[in-house]
Amino acid sequence: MWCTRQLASARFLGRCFSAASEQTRLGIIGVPFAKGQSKQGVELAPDLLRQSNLRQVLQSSDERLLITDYGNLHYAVDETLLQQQRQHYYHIRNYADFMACNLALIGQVQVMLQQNAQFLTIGGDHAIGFGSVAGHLQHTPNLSLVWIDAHADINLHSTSQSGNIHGMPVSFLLQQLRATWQHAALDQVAPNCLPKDQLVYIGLRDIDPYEAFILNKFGIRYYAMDSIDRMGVPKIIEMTLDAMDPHNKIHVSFDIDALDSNVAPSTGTAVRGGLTLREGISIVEALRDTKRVQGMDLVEINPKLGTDRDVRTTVDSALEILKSMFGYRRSGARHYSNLDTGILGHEQ
Ligand SMILES: NC(=[NH2+])NCCC[C@H](N)C(=O)O
Ligand SMILES: [Mn+2]
Ligand SMILES: [Mn+2]
Repeated sequence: MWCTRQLASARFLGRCFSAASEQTRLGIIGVPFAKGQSKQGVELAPDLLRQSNLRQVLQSSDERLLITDYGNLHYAVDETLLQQQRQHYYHIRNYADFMACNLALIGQVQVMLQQNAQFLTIGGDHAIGFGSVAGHLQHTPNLSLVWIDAHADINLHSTSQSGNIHGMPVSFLLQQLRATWQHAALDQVAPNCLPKDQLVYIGLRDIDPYEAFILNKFGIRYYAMDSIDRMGVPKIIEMTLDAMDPHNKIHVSFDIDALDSNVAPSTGTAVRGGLTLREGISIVEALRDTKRVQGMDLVEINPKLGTDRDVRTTVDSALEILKSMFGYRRSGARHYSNLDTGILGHEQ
C-alpha cells in the first residue's frame, strides 16, 4: 500500500513537472484611473476584483496559468503635459492625467510582455484602453484589436460632446486618426499604431453622430447590436476572425457596458439592450480558442453605482468573462494532471 501510494505520488509529481513546462505566464496590472469620465468609483474595481478572488478564479480555470499580479499602476503628471493641456487641450477634462497614466501604462505593458505570455489590464475607465493597446503595439507591432463595447470610444477632441476622454481612446490608436492629436507627440510616445482594417467592434448600440461619420468614412468594421440580432453571435465571430490577419496576435478590450445592464448594472454609461452574459462568454471563448489573444482589458466596473446586489452581479459577470478568456471551458474539457492521481483505484 505504502508502495503504491508512493508510486502514485511519484506519478503525480511527474505530471506536475511536465505540466510546469507548459505553463503560461499571465501578468495582471490594475489601473485605478477614473478621470476619463466624471463619476467616482471605477478606480475601486481592480482591488474589488482581487477581493472577489480573481486570482483563484483564473487559477482554477486553468491550472497551467502562472499568474503574477503587478499591483496597481502609479503615475506622475509632469510640467510638459500640463503645458500641452493648457495650450492645446484645455477643453478636454484631465488631458494631462490621461497622458501621464497612459505613458506609465505603455511602459508597464511592455515589461509584462517581456516577462509573460499574456497580460490583463483591469480598469479604471476605458481611457486606459489607449495605453494598454499602445503598449501592446510597441511590443508586438502586428496586432489586431477587438473592442467589445456599447460605445465606439472613437471621438476626437473636436467631436466629443461630453469632453470625457474615455470616449476617445481609439482615436489615439488608429493611424488614420492620430494626426488629429498633433500636439500629443504620439510619434514619440507610441510610434506603432493600429491600421484601421485590424480593428473590429462588437456590441455597439450608442454611437455619437460624429463617431458614426468617422466609422463609415474610414470603413471601420463594427458589429452593432442590430447585426448581432440579425446574424447571431457565431456568424459575427466568424466575420470578426476573417477580418483580422491570421498571423497577428490579438488584443481584446472589453468594456463591461457591452453586456446588458441586467447583468452589468454597475457601470457609468450603462445602455440597455446589450449582450447577454452567454453571448459575451461565447465571443470571448471563440477569441480565446484562436490561441492568439495576448492582451485583454476589462474596464468600467463602478462599485459605487447601484445596490450591493448590482455590484455583486456586475463583478460576477466580469469574472465569468475573464474565466472564459483565460481557460475555463463550459464543456468541462480541461487539463487533468492534478486530478488523475489514482481515484479510479487502478490503471485500466
Ligand atoms: N468607455 C465608455 N463607457 N465610453 C462612453 C462614451 C460615451 C460618449 N460617446 C462620449 O464620448 O462621451
Ligand atoms: Mn468603452
Ligand atoms: Mn462603453
